[in-house]
Amino acid sequence: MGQINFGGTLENVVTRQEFTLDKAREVLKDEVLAVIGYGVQGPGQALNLRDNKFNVIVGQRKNSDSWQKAVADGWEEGKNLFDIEEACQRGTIVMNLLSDAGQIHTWDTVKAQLTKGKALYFSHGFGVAFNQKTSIVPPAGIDVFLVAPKGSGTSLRTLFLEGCGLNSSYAIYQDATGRAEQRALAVGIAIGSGYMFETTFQKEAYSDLTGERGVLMGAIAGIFEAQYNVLRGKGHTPSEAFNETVEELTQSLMPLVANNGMDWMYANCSTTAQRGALDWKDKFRDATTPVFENLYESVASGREAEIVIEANSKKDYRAKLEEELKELRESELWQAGAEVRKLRPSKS
Ligand SMILES: NC(=O)C1=CN([C@@H]2O[C@H](COP(=O)(O)OP(=O)(O)OC[C@H]3O[C@@H](n4cnc5c(N)ncnc54)[C@H](O)[C@@H]3O)[C@@H](O)[C@H]2O)C=CC1
Ligand SMILES: CC(=O)[C@](C)(O)C(=O)O
Ligand SMILES: [Mg+2]
Ligand SMILES: [Mg+2]
Repeated sequence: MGQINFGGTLENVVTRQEFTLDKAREVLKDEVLAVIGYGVQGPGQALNLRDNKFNVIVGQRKNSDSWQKAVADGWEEGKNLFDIEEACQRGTIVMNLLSDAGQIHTWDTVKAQLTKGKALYFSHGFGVAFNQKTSIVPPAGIDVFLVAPKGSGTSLRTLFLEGCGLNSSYAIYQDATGRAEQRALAVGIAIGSGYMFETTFQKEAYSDLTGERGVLMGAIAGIFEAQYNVLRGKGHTPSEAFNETVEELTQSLMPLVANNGMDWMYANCSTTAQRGALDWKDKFRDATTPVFENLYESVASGREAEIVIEANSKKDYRAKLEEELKELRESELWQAGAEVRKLRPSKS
C-alpha cells in the first residue's frame, strides 16, 4: 500500500499495478463471490468479475425485472443464477448490491447465511453506518468490508470494457479472519477498480450522500435550472439558454477541467471570462455554503437515510421515481437539450 500526498495530506492508496489482478486471483481462488441484486451496480460488478474469470454467482428475486435482465446477460438459473437465499448460502463472500432500502427488507434472509469465516461486502456504508434505522448489525465471526466505486455501475462496466478502471474507496468494518483487508482489496481489483483510497463506513456514507445530493447531482441540476430560467425570463431563446448553461459546460469546458484542473480551463477562456468568473466564484461559494452545511447536517443526523428508507420501501417507489424523471425530461430545459444533442456535429 502506498501513501500519496494529496495537496498536503498523506493518504493510503492501493493501485492495480501494486495489487495486481493475478494477486486478486490468488487471494480469491477458493472463494465464491455471490452478487446479490442486479440493478445498476450488480450487473457492472458481476459482469466484470465474470470477464476477469472469478468464481461469481448472482442472487436475485425470481421473476423480477432484474432477474430477466440477469438471464439476458447470460446468467443461468441453477448454474450461476439463484434466488437470494440460495446465492447467499452458496457464496463465501456475499456482495450485497441490493438497493439500500432492499438490504433492510432482506436482511434476515441474508444474515441467516452468514456463517463463520464468510465475508459480507457492500458498495456503500449506508446499511451499517445508519444501523439504528436499518437494523443491519453484522454477526460476529465474519469479515465486513466495502468497496464503493465512485461512479455509476454503468460507468464501471463501460470503463472496464475500454480497458480503464473507475476509482473506488474501501473500508474494513470487521476483521474476523485476519484476512479482511486482503479480501477487500482483492474484490476491489477484481470488480475493475483502477485504484482505491481508504475510508470508513461512516465517512463513505456521509460523503456519498452529500456528494450526490450536492454538486454531483442535486446542486448541478438546480443551478442549471436557475440560470436557464433567468436567461429565458430575460428573453433569451431556449437554444441560447441551453448552450450557455449546459452544452458548453459538458462539451467544452468540463473536459478541460477533467484533464488539467480548474485553472487550466480558466486559462483557456478569454481574459474577460476569467476576470468575471474569478469574482463571481466567491459569491457562489458564499451563497451556497449554508445550503451545503444544511445538507451535511441532514445526512449526519440520519434524516436523509430516513427519507430514503421511507420512500424506497413503498411498493410503487420505482413508478414514482420514473414519474419524477419524466417530468424532468419533459421540462423545456431538457427538451431543448434533446434537440441540441441531436445537432452535435459528428465525425464524418
Ligand atoms: N447505482 C450505482 O451506480 C451505485 C450504487 N451504489 C450502491 O450499490 C448498491 C446497489 O445500488 P443499485 O445498483 O443502484 O441498486 P438498485 O436500486 O438498482 O437495486 C438493486 C436491486 O435490488 C433489488 N431490490 C430492491 N428492493 C428489494 C427488496 N425489497 N427485496 C429484494 N430485492 C430488492 C432490485 O430488484 C434490484 O435488482 C447500493 O448500496 C448503492 O448505494 C454505489 C455506487 C454507485
Ligand atoms: C453513482 C454514485 O456513486 C452515486 C451517485 O453515489 C449513487 O448512484 O448512489
Ligand atoms: Mg457514490
Ligand atoms: Mg450514492
